[in-house]
Amino acid sequence: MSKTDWSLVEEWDNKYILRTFSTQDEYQTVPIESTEGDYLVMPDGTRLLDFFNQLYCVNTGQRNKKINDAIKKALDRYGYVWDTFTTDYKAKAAKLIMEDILGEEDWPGKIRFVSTGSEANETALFLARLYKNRPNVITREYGFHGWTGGASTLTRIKGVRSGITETEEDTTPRHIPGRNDGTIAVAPSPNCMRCSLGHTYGSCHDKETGELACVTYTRRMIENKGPEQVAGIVTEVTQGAGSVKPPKEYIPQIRKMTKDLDILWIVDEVLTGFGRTGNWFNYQEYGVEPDIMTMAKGISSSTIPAGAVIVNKEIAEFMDQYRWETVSTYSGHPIAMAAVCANIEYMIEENLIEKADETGQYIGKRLNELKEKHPTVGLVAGSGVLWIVELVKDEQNRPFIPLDRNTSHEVDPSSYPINIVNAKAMEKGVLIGGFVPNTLRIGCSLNTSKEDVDKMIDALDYALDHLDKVAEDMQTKEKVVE
Ligand SMILES: Cc1ncc(COP(=O)(O)O)c(/C=N/[C@H](C)c2ccccc2)c1O
Repeated sequence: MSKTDWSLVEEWDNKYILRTFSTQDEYQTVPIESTEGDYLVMPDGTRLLDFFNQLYCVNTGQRNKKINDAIKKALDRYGYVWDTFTTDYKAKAAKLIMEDILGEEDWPGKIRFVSTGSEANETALFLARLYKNRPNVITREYGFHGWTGGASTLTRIKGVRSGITETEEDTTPRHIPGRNDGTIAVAPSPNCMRCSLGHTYGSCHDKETGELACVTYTRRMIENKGPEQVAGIVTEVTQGAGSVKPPKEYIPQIRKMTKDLDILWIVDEVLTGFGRTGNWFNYQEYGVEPDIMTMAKGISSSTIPAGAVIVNKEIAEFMDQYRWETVSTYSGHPIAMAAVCANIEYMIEENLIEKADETGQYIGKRLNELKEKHPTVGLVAGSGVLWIVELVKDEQNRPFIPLDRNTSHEVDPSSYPINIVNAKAMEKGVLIGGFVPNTLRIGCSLNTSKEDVDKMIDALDYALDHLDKVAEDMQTKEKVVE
């Protein structure tokens, strides 16, 4: 094979590709020549240990042999047929999800395959509004549900709404004009450490019902709009990009609220699904069942794009009566379905869900050791191979970047603590970071080794030593100003 001319690759990349999250001038090329397990390999042979797991989506590790072999075998038989045709791969993928994974639960009715998480959430929005024949949908602060038309109206992290921001500080971001048609309402996030309602966990429960203040606020919002006007509420169980793990009673209380008000609970498991949090799906940690569930990412470990929506039995029976006039070119693509089948079979054969849970116990133990050592670690929370580390600048747990999850690049991103940590960890060949300025979002494949967890911890320890000094300097400067 001819040796790749990476200088030419870099020239073409810089000349023709529209950038994300940086201006063209800011863009720093990070060439990746190949990938393996939890590592990215650069053209010069540098191996980067990826504790983003890309976008928390390579659940069975890079270039999983079982999945790759299955794709090659499928290519001997298929190019492509569209969703109206039946293939063994699509039928088997449905069976594996509906029976082998969810067979002990009573709620699942039917499944529709799509290609991405955004498309899964677009589809869920259609189905909820069609089934309830109501226009309004509730989302939450800091939710991330995709970047396409409808899904992006559900996405409420300020800095990830596909808008554009200038490099000068304190400039106003330009969000996409005319995107919100008024049918979306935003409920509080269960972010106890930075409660938008000003409460403190432990003293925010209703004295009679025990309901959390954020759940009661959400309930009142829906009552005020009229539940008969609301199709449902879309939630991640643990907010992925928004980096919020809720208190244990939040999800069960949200589920009770949806039943009280007769609205649908649409759970977005795009990022948390397929073992990421130590269960097949994150909602299972709370002993509740959704009406609609969306998934993508880990469904194929991102080897080939795939997603899906599962509706409960009542919605499935309703939809079976009608000709549902939707079509998407790649839904149920046979090669993607072959990857989904191999991915799920590998997870079952290797007991990866249990392994992710065990790995999560170890990651949590190691991260809490760092919390004891470093004053800039204000909170560690997570399960499986999805963890958050809240970075704080003082003993009052104040954030380095005051706007926190409502930051949209108002200040130079290089001053974000996540980027300070990222730069220092990179010196040790480890990729760690996040997507909201004060919170590390740590993830890896379900079959990560203990040695690689230790390598990540060592790099994070090294980076936090530096961040501790940054915080000390900030406090010294603040004292001088006072
Ligand atoms: C809960 C959830 N739902 C839907 C989507 C949309 O899926 P897609 O991209 O259309 O396949 C995503 C995507 N995550 C993005 C890429 C992300 C993840 C971590 C940090 C920042 C961004 C998601 O996390």
